[in-house]
Amino acid sequence: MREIEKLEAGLEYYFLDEEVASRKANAALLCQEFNAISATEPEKQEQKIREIIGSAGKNISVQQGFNCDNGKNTHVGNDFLSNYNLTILDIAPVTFGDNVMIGPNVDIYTVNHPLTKEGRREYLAQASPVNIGNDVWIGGKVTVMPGVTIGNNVVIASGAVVTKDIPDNTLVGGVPAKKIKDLVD
Ligand SMILES: CC(=O)SCCNC(=O)CCNC(=O)[C@H](O)C(C)(C)COP(=O)(O)OP(=O)(O)OC[C@H]1O[C@@H](n2cnc3c(N)ncnc32)[C@H](O)[C@@H]1OP(=O)(O)O
Repeated sequence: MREIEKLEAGLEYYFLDEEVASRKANAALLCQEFNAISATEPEKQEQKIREIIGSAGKNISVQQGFNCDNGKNTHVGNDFLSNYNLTILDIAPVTFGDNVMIGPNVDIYTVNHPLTKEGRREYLAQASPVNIGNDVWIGGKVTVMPGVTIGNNVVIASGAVVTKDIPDNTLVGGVPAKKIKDLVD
């Protein structure tokens, strides 16, 4: 099995493998191009972000300082708005529903490294998808961990680290993120 096949199957893979690294380098290059577009050219920005990510609905706006590991693994619905400096480590798929708003400096990770020093010295990694529902507002400086599913009508308070699934109609916050209150559907 090639390393990229292991990656796609959710198995441990060697992340310095040439094929794996070149996918990341290609995404980094496209993000660099996106981030260099003049702020006076929003149409060019939208065209570029649509070229980078796997799929997008209508009415999307991504502010600059966007970075990802693949791009084609990121899927956004209709009415998607993200503020400055969104990082999506989309080694595995990251899916957003409709009506999602993201504050500045948000990180969404799909990748972990081993907890053993031997595994890290071998440059191993393993990726799990992140799923985000409809009508979700992610506050600034939130970090979402690999494998997490966020439901519909969810607000994540600024600064939270989301380590577990979040059910529908919930406001969560803190490190690790815990329920603050229920939200009205
Ligand atoms: C596209 C864009 O998003 S750009 C805008 C970026 N803006 C942001 O990121 C702001 C995000 N907003 C927040 O985090 C706000 O604090 C909100 C939305 C969570 C506040 O929601 P409210 O329902 O008004 O919460 P309220 O202020 O009444 O606080 C409720 C409880 O949550 C706590 N809380 C509020 N914010 C946070 C937070 N960021 N982290 C942890 N706990 C929090 C409060 O201390 C309070 O706790 P208590 O009941 O023990 O006193």
